[in-house]
Amino acid sequence: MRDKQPCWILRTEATECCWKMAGRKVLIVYAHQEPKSLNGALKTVAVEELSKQGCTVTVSDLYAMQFEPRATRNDIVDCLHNSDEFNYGVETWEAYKRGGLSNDLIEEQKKVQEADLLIFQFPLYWFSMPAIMKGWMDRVLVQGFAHEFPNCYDSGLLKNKLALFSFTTGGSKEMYAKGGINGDTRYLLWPMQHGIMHFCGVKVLEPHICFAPEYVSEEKRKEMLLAWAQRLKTLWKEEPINCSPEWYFK
Ligand SMILES: Cc1cc2nc3c(=O)[nH]c(=O)nc-3n(C[C@H](O)[C@H](O)[C@H](O)COP(=O)(O)OP(=O)(O)OC[C@H]3O[C@@H](n4cnc5c(N)ncnc54)[C@H](O)[C@@H]3O)c2cc1C
Ligand SMILES: [Zn+2]
Repeated sequence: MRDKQPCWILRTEATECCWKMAGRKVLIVYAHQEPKSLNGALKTVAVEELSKQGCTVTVSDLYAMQFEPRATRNDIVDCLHNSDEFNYGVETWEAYKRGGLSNDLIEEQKKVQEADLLIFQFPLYWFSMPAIMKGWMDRVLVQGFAHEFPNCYDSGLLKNKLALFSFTTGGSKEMYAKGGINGDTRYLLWPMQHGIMHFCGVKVLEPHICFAPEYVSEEKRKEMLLAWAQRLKTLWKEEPINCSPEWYFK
């Protein structure tokens, strides 16, 4: 009789898990100038591991694309709503509704719209993301597309998507401990995870941080890459964090 059972009953837990992952779409927004960097290696590991699972992976390689980080009136390709007094938020909102945004923004918005998971891969710059990635946030997450009051936070327009911030630091883990000189990494995640992603309705997975890759051995760096690949294997089973002020500041 056992032979007659549908094949899915015979799946091992591992294959069943892969099966659930297959078909998921992932957008990696990646900001590093050098493909040979550790960030470059972390990005490649993610592309390889997620593709192996059957996910469709798209990478926005911001420096390679020469992505424009500045929020200017060039982002509106047709007539302005109010040309007497330029208001970037209002103009991009209006342009989004009538299809008047510049092509690079429309392309990125399409990638976001299709993705189940957004991974942001970058080196920490001044307790934040590099300017080119901040520019991506400023320009792509337009009102009307990503949020539209009162549709923000849990009812943000990008709900049902996940985000994960994966970054490297110059400072050590000890420096980023709660009592350490840099303070807890959760303090610097507040604007990125809560102020941007959660505001747009996106649920946030635990961040992935590689501390001080420049100051550790080659072997330790290999372990960092392996740990990232390992985490990605079971990523779809993870629960989002409770992205509230308490998570960051308690
Ligand atoms: C403007 C600016 C602001 C900054 N602000 C901060 C800040 O606020 N806080 C902070 O903590 N840091 C800060 N930094 C430091 C920065 O975060 C680190 O320099 C960066 O995170 C290191 O990551 P990377 O990918 O650039 O490292 P890399 O230097 O590229 O990588 C480290 C080493 O890994 C090697 N490597 C690459 N691939 C592999 C592989 N497959 N296997 C093994 N080894 C490999 C590389 O060859 C390299 O030797 C700042 C830096 C800048 C430029
Ligand atoms: Zn939040």
